Amino acid sequence: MTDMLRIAVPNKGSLSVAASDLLREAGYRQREDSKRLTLIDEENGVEFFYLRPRDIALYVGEGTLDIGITGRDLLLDSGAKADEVVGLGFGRSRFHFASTVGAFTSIEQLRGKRIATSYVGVVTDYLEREGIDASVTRLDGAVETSIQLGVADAIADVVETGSTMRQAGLEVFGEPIMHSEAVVITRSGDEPGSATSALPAAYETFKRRLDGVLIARSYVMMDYDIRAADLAEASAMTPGLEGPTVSPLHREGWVAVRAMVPREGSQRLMDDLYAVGARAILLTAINACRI
Ligand SMILES: Nc1ncnc2c1ncn2[C@@H]1O[C@H](COP(=O)(O)OP(=O)(O)OP(=O)(O)O)[C@@H](O)[C@H]1O
Ligand SMILES: O=P(O)(O)OC[C@H]1O[C@H](OP(=O)(O)OP(=O)(O)O)[C@H](O)[C@@H]1O
Ligand SMILES: [Mg+2]
Repeated sequence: MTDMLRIAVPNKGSLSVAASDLLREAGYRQREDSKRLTLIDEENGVEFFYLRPRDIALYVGEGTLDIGITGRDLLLDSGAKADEVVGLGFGRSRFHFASTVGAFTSIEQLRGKRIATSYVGVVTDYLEREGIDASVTRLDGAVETSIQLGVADAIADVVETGSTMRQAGLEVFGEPIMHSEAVVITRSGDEPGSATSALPAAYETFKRRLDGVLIARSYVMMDYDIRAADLAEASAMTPGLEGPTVSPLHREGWVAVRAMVPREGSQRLMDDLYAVGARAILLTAINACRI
């Protein structure tokens, strides 16, 4: 039991369902009941702790838990001694200053103003870097309403589609303060896989499984037939991870090619392959992999 890998997972909020789905896809047991706070996956040597995403970096930074899934913005805001290991591609958002439509055009105008946010750490660091002196107030959520209520002149908050801001009659200004997504974190200074690492052995398997799921989600398998004379041109478009597999075809002068390609842009790639002479072009999903 002592060598169980202890993983923190968001118990609610935007990241919670997607985090559990990812873990399930990687072959781990996940809770069925959203009120459950811990779960042991004996077979895989992992214990899951369902915690507030905002608290997760603290547990990992203190070394109480081995790894965690949280938002990059929450990690930076916490100031905890934890580092991002890998981005997970969900919970994507931008973090922005905003105010009443037309009120601000640049962050320079924030000097001496009151800013409300749930991310005091991120905002204070940013203002300091930019050399802007302003007062920052912490609110727990629904910060969009604070301007209307006279508590703040501007806010800094998470924006995904932008509809919450629009509905509140606000608009963003300045460059995004940061881009966020769900990330895996470990304690700073721990070099996973090294002899000095405090992480249980199950971490290596966890990381490989996770990488497998992330690749299976972002890549597809491309197969096509092509004249040997056109192989160089086509295979340059489908280099694969370690070079494409090229097999002989029963048809004289033709070969079959197989390579993993990024899911994004794969339809366009099929058009381009067709244009250079590829035929019988097939695209199939990858369900799981170990690279
Ligand atoms: N609309 C959204 N789209 C994508 N990511 C979001 C969104 N809202 C919050 N996040 C991300 O979720 C994390 C915040 O976790 P939190 O538990 O506060 O989520 P939440 O959705 O705000 O939950 P709550 O229901 O408690 O308000 C941050 O990393 C943030 O960037
Ligand atoms: O750009 P959008 O797609 O509208 O999404 C962004 C909104 O989503 C989150 O709010 P949430 O619903 O979690 O409420 P909260 O402010 O209480 O956290 C976030 O804090 C923004 O308000
Ligand atoms: Mg929220």
